[in-house]
Amino acid sequence: MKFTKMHGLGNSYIYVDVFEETLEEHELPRLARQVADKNKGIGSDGLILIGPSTHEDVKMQVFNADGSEAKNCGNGLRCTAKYAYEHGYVNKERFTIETLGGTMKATVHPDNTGQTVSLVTVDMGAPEFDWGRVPVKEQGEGELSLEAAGRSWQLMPVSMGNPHGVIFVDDTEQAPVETAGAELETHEAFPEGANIEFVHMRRSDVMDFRVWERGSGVTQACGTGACAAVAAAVAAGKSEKDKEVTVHLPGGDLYITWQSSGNILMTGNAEVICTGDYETRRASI
Ligand SMILES: N[C@@H](CCC[C@H](N)C(=O)O)C(=O)O
Repeated sequence: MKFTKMHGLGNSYIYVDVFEETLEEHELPRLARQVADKNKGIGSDGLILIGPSTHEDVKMQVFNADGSEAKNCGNGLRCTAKYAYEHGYVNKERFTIETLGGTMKATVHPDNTGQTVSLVTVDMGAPEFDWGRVPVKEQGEGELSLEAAGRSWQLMPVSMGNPHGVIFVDDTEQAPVETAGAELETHEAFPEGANIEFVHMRRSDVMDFRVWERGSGVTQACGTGACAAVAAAVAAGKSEKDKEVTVHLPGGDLYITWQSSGNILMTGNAEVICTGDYETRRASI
């Protein structure tokens, strides 16, 4: 199986071009676990397939490191857009990407040669705060109080096509991402689990951010999580619509604006790490 390892701000996935490669659907969770394993596989936060869509320009299918399928991935969308453009699967700079969480609109910003792309903007659609849409077990909207790691946390549930719980803290460096993040991911309040973001507003346009991702644990960055965090900051009166927020993630910066028209724009990098061949007939992990 030919693959390309790419990252957006250090959130890395093994990308397989299913315009070219044929993979069995039922094998995908196991394959994701295998390639993500840093000792026995390639090492990544998961697996992403880039392929044809019946109704959009290209399709992205995302699997977390534990083999669970995800509905959306912001960093994956930027890498998918770069790949689709550079490989000629699209011949325009603005195009649509089908995900399980809905259609996203990508704009690539090619370099002077017009051949390569390292910066991509994605229209991520509108955030949803209705707990039923996240989903949260109870009905409602607004903050949710949950117990984890021996204390109580105020979370703002947000859907960006996938589920998030955003927590405002005084200092992200001190936040117990590995303990509280892991417990909250699988809290019974989230029937499908959730990505848990710990964020601190330095100013209304600058945010610090750390994440525990559903199915992958601590990662260097989460694009949908950063969008959810900016949406939560606006909803909480800590920022404003139409203001570009610089989100400092462990892997680098994202630039995010919740437009008054409703949708969130996210701009950030997309980089190739390496390409290679992977032997798929390996012992199960
Ligand atoms: N890293 C991603 C999100 C990947 C999926 C997530 N773990 C989930 O299960 O919803 C991003 O950049 O958004």
